[in-house]
Amino acid sequence: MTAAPDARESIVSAARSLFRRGLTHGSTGNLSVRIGDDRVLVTPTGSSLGTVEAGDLSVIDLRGRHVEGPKPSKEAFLHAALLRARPRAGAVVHTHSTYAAAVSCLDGLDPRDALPPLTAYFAMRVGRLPLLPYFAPGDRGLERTAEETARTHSALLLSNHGPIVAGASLGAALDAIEELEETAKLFLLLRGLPTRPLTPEQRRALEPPPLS
Ligand SMILES: O=C(CO)COP(=O)(O)O
Ligand SMILES: [Zn+2]
Repeated sequence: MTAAPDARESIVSAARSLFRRGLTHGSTGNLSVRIGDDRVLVTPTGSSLGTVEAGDLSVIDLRGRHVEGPKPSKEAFLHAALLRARPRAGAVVHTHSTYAAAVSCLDGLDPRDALPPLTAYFAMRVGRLPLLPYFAPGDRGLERTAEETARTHSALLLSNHGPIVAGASLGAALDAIEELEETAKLFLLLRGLPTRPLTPEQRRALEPPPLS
């Protein structure tokens, strides 16, 4: 398929950037970009984001059904769920980035607010981060909860797995997932130390509107 060449190139360059900086490893992580009313370009299953090529990408519809190209990511249904829930979102990024994945394994997190607003950029780019229950990768049992939660949150943390983030553009989704990863790192660095997160007022003043 030759449609959406720019979207193909932007997925490949984002994939390379994530892989090069160690934000994805092995064949983990997947990316998608909305390319039409009911069409989404997504990375294929089992691919390394370090080597996936523009011609290797899959096309799905907004129900997560395979339309064209190689077999899509097993998380394509989740990408579609976030894009359905957030009509203004143009892209979704999922990683198993180390610090966010580590936080996703911690006991005792608040499932409605898994990371505190340690910095202004976390409040601005991520907002509130809900923790979704554990499901095996590719298990569609997560679809309904993910779609419902994504109506009011652009970033979700999957228990014992990693983050998935929707953004207005692929650049915005990357920006947010990188901010999430850095905040997870700060959170783990600061564990056990007296910490002063943003106040509720400081947080509210920075948080993005729910459907942005
Ligand atoms: O991150 C992954 C599973 O959660 C990778 O799966 P895919 O290779 O099917 O995209
Ligand atoms: Zn995954």
